[in-house]
This record gives sequence, structure tokens and C-alpha cells, in this order.
Amino acid sequence: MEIGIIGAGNVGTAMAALLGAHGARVTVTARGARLARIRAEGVHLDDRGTPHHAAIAALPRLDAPQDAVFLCVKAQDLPEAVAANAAGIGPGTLVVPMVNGLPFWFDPASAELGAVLDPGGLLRARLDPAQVLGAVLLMTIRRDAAGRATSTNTPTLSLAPVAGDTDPGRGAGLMAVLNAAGIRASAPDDIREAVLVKLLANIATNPLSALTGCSLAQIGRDPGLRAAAFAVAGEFRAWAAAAGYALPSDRWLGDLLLDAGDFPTSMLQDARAGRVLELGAICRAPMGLARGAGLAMPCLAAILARLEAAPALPLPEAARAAALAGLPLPLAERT
Ligand SMILES: NC(=O)C1=CN([C@@H]2O[C@H](COP(=O)(O)OP(=O)(O)OC[C@H]3O[C@@H](n4cnc5c(N)ncnc54)[C@H](OP(=O)(O)O)[C@@H]3O)[C@@H](O)[C@H]2O)C=CC1
Ligand SMILES: CC(C)(CO)C(=O)C(=O)O
Repeated sequence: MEIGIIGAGNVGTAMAALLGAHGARVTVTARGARLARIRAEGVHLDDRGTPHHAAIAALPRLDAPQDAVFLCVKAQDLPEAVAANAAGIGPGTLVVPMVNGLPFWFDPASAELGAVLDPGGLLRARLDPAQVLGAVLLMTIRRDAAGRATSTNTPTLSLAPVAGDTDPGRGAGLMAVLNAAGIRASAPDDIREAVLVKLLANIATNPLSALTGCSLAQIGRDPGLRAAAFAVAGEFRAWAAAAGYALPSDRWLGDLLLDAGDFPTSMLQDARAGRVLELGAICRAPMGLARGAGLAMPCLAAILARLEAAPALPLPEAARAAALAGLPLPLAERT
């Protein structure tokens, strides 16, 4: 099986190292200095103390159809990445967008989602829903200046077709390759519900971490930050309940924060590096759906307004308390 990995950031590097080190035929795409370094040194992952290294093919863009392609870019970069790698995606290629947030395939009929997640309609035009496997990745990954990745929890991937009429077994071969590489891959009963469960963690923590510079465990330990995270989670859960999904409790979220330790969320990593934040898929798309259902998300809206008004991100520690003051928390979350 030929596997293409588009994007050699945190997720792409970790996937390429695990798959490549376990004998899968992998080609990764990268740009500039990162491409040169992968060609010279391969890809490296330290997975909870176990090193994985693979010398794999690296190209600026895929040049031949693959059996499966993992899209390991930020959600807002998906259209450009798919267009640039069109030669690697044939009609028989399985396409796996490894993005956080609401994915473009979540509700193809929603114009509201399309406007945020696939503004030019390129993803819907180029990708047949029957070839897309929805994915939810549970992994905490970061990289050092040399591009070597470190991950601190068991790599766990939920994977399933997104179109109702696709053979649910499609992707079974890919699943076997992933499991052989130590990635715990399985098919959830409902891939959309799995997306929302992960999104509960992201929507509650990523913007808050980018604003304040705090890790997941810091958010879990600090009463003010935790209250804000739980307030956003409550707003999101209310929309999900109206849409027919029961999401896990604040207790689940609190445990996740403390278990994750001092991990800087992917959005905090972006804020520190001055990169575009993944706010469309993680915040604006769900807010749009909630708005459409007549539900407001005032605490999330206030955090977004503060992110937009911040002169630089994350805010210095001295400015943290002022940034959190006056957030519209429900009574239950006020300390
Ligand atoms: N970090 C984590 O622990 C986790 C992240 N996620 C999610 O996974 C997704 C990927 O995140 P992550 O790996 O952290 O992101 P990174 O920013 O680390 O990596 C993104 C990669 O995409 C490349 N890229 C950007 N635009 C394009 C393009 N147009 N064509 C080709 N390549 C492109 C970048 O290359 P360049 O550097 O050249 O710009 C970079 O290598 C996100 O949705 C994130 O939220 C999910 C679970 C955990
Ligand atoms: C680890 C986690 C769940 C944090 O919210 C994540 O997915 C991210 O950092 O983007």
C-alpha cells in the first residue's frame, strides 16, 4: 500500500515516523528547509520515550496516485494542499483529513459550514465523499527546532467512511497498516459524534490557551481558566444536545486536562510561532451552527474578541487576569 502524507508538521511527522519505521511505503510532502532536512535525516518521533526513525521519500508535492493520503495540514490550508497534491489523489485513493475542529465533510448540505471550511468549494468539487475517511486523532505532539517530534500519549485514531452509502469496510486495509505501526486505529459507531467529542476538548481549551499561553494542565488547575473552559464546553454541549449528540461531562474534560500535563495546545504552538490560528474549524464553524439553531456561545465569542484585540499572542502573564475578567460565565462557573 502506497501512503502519502501531506504536511510534515507535528501530525505528519509523527505519522510518517510511525508508519515508515514499521515498514509501510510512505511518501511525505514538505517545503523549503524542512524538505531538505527530511531528505538528509529522515523523520523522527519520540513516542513516550521510544524513538522511531524512518528514512522515507520526501517530495514538494505528490506526483503519483496513492492508495491512501493523510492530509496533515491545518484545516484552513486543506484546499490549497489538496490542489497542490492533486496528482497524488486518484479516484481510488482514500483521503483522510487529520484535522481538528468541524471537518468540511461534517454536513455537506450546510452552506454555513461550506462558507467557513471550504470557501471556494474546492474540497467538495475534488473529493468524492465515498473516498473520504473521517478521522479523529488523539495525540499530543510537538516538535523541536530540528523538526523532531515528541508525543506523550498513546496514538489513537478513530477512522470511518463519511458517506452513508460507502462500504463501512472501506479502509480496513489501511486500519491494519496503522495498527501494525502502533497507532491504535478503530472505527467508531458514529464518526460525527467522535468528531464532536474531540472538538469539545479543542473548543474549550485551544483559544483559551492561545490567549493566555497556558498549557492544558494549567487550564485544568487554575480555577479561573477552568471555569472559562467549562463555560465554553457548556455552550458547545448545549448546541450538540440540540443536534442530538450527548457529549461528555465537565468531569471528563477536567480529567483530560490534568492527564495531558503541560502540553501546549496546537493553537498555542501556532500563537507562539506567529502562525494563523485554526479558529475557523475549531470555533467559527461550530458557532455558526449554534447560531443557526438559535443558540448563542457568549463566552467563546468573548474569548475570540479578546484574541482578535490582543496586540500579540499569547498575552504576557501579567495581562492574563485582565483578559479573563468579565467573561460571561454562567452562575455555576463563577468563583
Ligand atoms: N499537534 C497536535 O498534537 C495535534 C494536532 N491536531 C490537528 O492536526 C492538524 C495538523 O496540525 P499540526 O500537525 O499540529 O500542524 P503543523 O502546523 O505542525 O503542521 C502543518 C504542516 O502543514 C504544512 N502545510 C501548510 N500549508 C500547506 C499546503 N498548502 N500544502 C502543503 N503543506 C502545507 C506546513 O508546512 P510549512 O511548515 O511549510 O508551512 C506544516 O508542515 C490540525 O488540524 C491540528 O489541529 C490533532 C491532534 C493533535
Ligand atoms: C491535545 C488537544 C486535544 C488539545 O486541545 C489537541 O488536539 C490540540 O492541541 O490541538
